[in-house]
Amino acid sequence: MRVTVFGIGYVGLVQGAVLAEVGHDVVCVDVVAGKVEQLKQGISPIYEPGLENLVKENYKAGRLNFTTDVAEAVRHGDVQFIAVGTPPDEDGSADLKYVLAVAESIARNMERDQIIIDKSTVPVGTADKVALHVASVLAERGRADLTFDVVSNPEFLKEGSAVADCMRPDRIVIGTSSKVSEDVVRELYAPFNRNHEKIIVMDVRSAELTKYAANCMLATKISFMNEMANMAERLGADIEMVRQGIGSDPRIGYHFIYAGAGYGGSCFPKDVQALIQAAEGIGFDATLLKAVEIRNDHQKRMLFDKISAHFFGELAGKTFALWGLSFKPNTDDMREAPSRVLMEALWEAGARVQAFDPEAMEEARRIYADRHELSLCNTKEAALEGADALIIVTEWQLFKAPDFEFIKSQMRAPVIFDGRNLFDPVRMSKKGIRYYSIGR
Ligand SMILES: NC(=O)C1=CN([C@@H]2O[C@H](COP(=O)(O)OP(=O)(O)OC[C@H]3O[C@@H](n4cnc5c(N)ncnc54)[C@H](O)[C@@H]3O)[C@@H](O)[C@H]2O)C=CC1
Ligand SMILES: O=C(O)[C@H]1O[C@H](OP(=O)(O)OP(=O)(O)OC[C@H]2O[C@@H](n3ccc(=O)[nH]c3=O)[C@H](O)[C@@H]2O)[C@H](O)[C@@H](O)[C@@H]1O
Repeated sequence: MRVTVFGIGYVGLVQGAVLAEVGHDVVCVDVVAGKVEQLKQGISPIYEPGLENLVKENYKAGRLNFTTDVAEAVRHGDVQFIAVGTPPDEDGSADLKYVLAVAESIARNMERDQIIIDKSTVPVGTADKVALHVASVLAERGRADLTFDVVSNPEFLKEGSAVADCMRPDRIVIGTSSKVSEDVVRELYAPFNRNHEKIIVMDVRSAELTKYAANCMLATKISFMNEMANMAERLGADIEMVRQGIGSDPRIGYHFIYAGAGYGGSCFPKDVQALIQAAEGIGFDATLLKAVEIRNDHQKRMLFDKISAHFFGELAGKTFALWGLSFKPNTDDMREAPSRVLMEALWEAGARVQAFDPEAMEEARRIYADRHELSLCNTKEAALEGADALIIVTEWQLFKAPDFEFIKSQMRAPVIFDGRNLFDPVRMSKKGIRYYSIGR
């Protein structure tokens, strides 16, 4: 099938590459010419395991192409994917300007009937808005004879395993009431639906809400565990034991119940906020979601509070080694990362940070180009030199079995603040390391 994807980001690029990999003929279009140029040279603008090779090979094979030429892109596709950002507006609601800009581009350039597939995370009712917009532009062009359908097809990939998630999705949600569109989208995804039935067809609004419900449920699990962690600390219990104790109940499960330094990333914070705002718009008070968000904001401050308490509030002039900048392992993404809240609080208190991350160094350099209180170190070992304490915010594999004697030899004092509960507190104490973690 001939596929056009608007938006060359985590979702658009990965989905485009994966669709090309199974044989579709894909054109990805973006407004940023630099991304298109980079991709044509075989360089991925984002870090995702397996992505660069997939892109290179499919580009070479001629199944995957990149352009900024909107007219050419629209002409190419039998289906048009919208995979652009939906960042929070000032009040936290989802800003639809990029989605509507794509709708405009499609409507201005389409010359035959089209199926528009929305993959961006959008509030309930957006497909209707897109349809209205497209219809009005077509009428203005005197092309009301062209027909189109807007299908909701939310994406559930996780950063850091985006390629694998798209190659082997656990479900494919198709929101449409048109049998014709359903059949086309089913055909598009048939290669991913061979092992067992993964396609769930529903009405558009339910599909739009399914995406928010999924992310908000996951964020709720995390905030719940972080709440338990706070209580565990004050009650003399260990959240890691509690986690295992409850995870063994199949109704609860082991996934997504790790207490930590708070959830970050481009989606949970924004989607929880957007659903709270959407609820407000219909006169409903989403009290549970508000609590989820408040818990997370507190959680992101928790490591700083522990550090501050340890040093009796005297952080000015101190140097901290920081391992992990990305919001989770296996990505270079620092959007809403707990590391940012922590570093900014440390700088505010007059401290310096020596940081290392396996993939997010360039991103940190870009975001904090003017922060002289941040040194970006080439190795995790270099970050330790002369530090008053080590802080771990992201659970990269590389950080899980360090040489503790070396750590002790490099720092002014053997203190570790661990936002991801990587080590055993008893073992740390035996090694003579003052060890702070979450909920223990
Ligand atoms: N990042 C993730 O893990 C996931 C994101 N989502 C959702 O997917 C959507 C996209 O997210 P990301 O891929 O992370 O965003 P992103 O910010 O990485 O990429 C969006 C791309 O769209 C481009 N763009 C903006 N306006 C455009 C236009 N008019 N025409 C063509 N391209 C345009 C931007 O230049 C950018 O390259 C969001 O709604 C997000 O909530 C859903 C599931 C997972
Ligand atoms: O809509 C989206 O963008 C995506 O959002 C999340 O994916 P992602 O944000 O990439 O990463 P997650 O693995 O969900 O982690 C999010 C945050 O939660 C934190 N987390 C995760 C799990 C856990 O047990 N505890 C915990 O604190 C992570 O450290 C991270 O900061 C969802 O998992 C995806 O299904 C969804 O498609």
